[in-house]
Amino acid sequence: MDNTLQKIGVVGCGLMGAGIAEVCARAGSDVIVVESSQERADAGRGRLEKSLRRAEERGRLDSADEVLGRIRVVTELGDLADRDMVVEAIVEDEGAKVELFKQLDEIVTSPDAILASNTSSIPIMKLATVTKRPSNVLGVHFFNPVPVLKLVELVPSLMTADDTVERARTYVDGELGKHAITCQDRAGFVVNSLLIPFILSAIRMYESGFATAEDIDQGFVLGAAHPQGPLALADLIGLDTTMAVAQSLYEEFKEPLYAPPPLLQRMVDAGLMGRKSGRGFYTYDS
Ligand SMILES: C[C@H](O)CC(=O)SCCNC(=O)CCNC(=O)[C@H](O)C(C)(C)COP(=O)(O)OP(=O)(O)OC[C@H]1O[C@@H](n2cnc3c(N)ncnc32)[C@H](O)[C@@H]1OP(=O)(O)O
Repeated sequence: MDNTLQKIGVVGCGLMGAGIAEVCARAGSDVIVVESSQERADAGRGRLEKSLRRAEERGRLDSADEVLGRIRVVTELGDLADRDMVVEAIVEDEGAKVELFKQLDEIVTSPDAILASNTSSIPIMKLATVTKRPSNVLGVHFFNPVPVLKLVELVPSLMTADDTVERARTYVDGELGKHAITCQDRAGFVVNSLLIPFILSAIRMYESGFATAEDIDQGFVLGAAHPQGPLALADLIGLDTTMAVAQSLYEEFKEPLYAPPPLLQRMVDAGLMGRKSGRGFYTYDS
């Protein structure tokens, strides 16, 4: 069996999908990204171009065009047939991911191909068991902004083959130059299990009128050397995603510390998603 992963597929070209496609293409992989409509594909392509041009302007990349030449953004899942690994990065919705994994299992032809999910909270087992190749399914969880943050969580389910984990680790550490850690298939994995209760506590503190958003965030930037405070970070992650991860954690463990506070729910209901919608705990220009 050829163990190298060269042809990569990414499903979803939002915040995370575009970042994953970017780092894979910058590492030299041939990348196909699938979006659900032409409009979304155009927006995803624009996101990729903006990020790569910025990297080129800042001298961190020789040629944005060369990297863009390795990425195709398409609207047909069928175009992923010849991929060595497909990373799913669609909306954090279990039903949608399950449906996608059923389809990917039919489409991706190589029996050795890896089907990976960038989910941050949905059990990998639920995605693995709808395929005929559960030993080739695992979680490969990147962090936002993907081009900046080094960590990738590798999450095998009870059915994942050791060889699948090692092939993914070789790609993540060796090709992408990131750092993989491994953990069990439990909602939240390592980082979100710790980060989400922290963010939710900050939202409760703000909601109670205990301190302003600015002061809560400054407390962590200046008092604990975090690059940004918990409310600014929630805006970066997206309040809808923060909410979805909190709900998954709460469903899994039934611990009150994971229960989304009412303010978060109200903000999501109002369409205040953070950076990507222009307003969350702060307002943003574009
Ligand atoms: C919920 C999910 O499941 C899991 C998650 O993703 S949890 C979220 C994890 N993410 C974090 O914790 C992020 C914490 N925050 C940070 O690391 C930093 O605040 C930050 C990198 C987002 C921004 O850094 P900051 O210094 O405030 O801003 P900025 O000056 O714009 O950026 C600094 C450098 O970061 C890089 N950068 C920032 N955003 C970037 C992006 N979207 N794409 C590429 N590079 C970016 C650039 O290299 C930039 O340098 P440049 O000015 O030369 O271009």
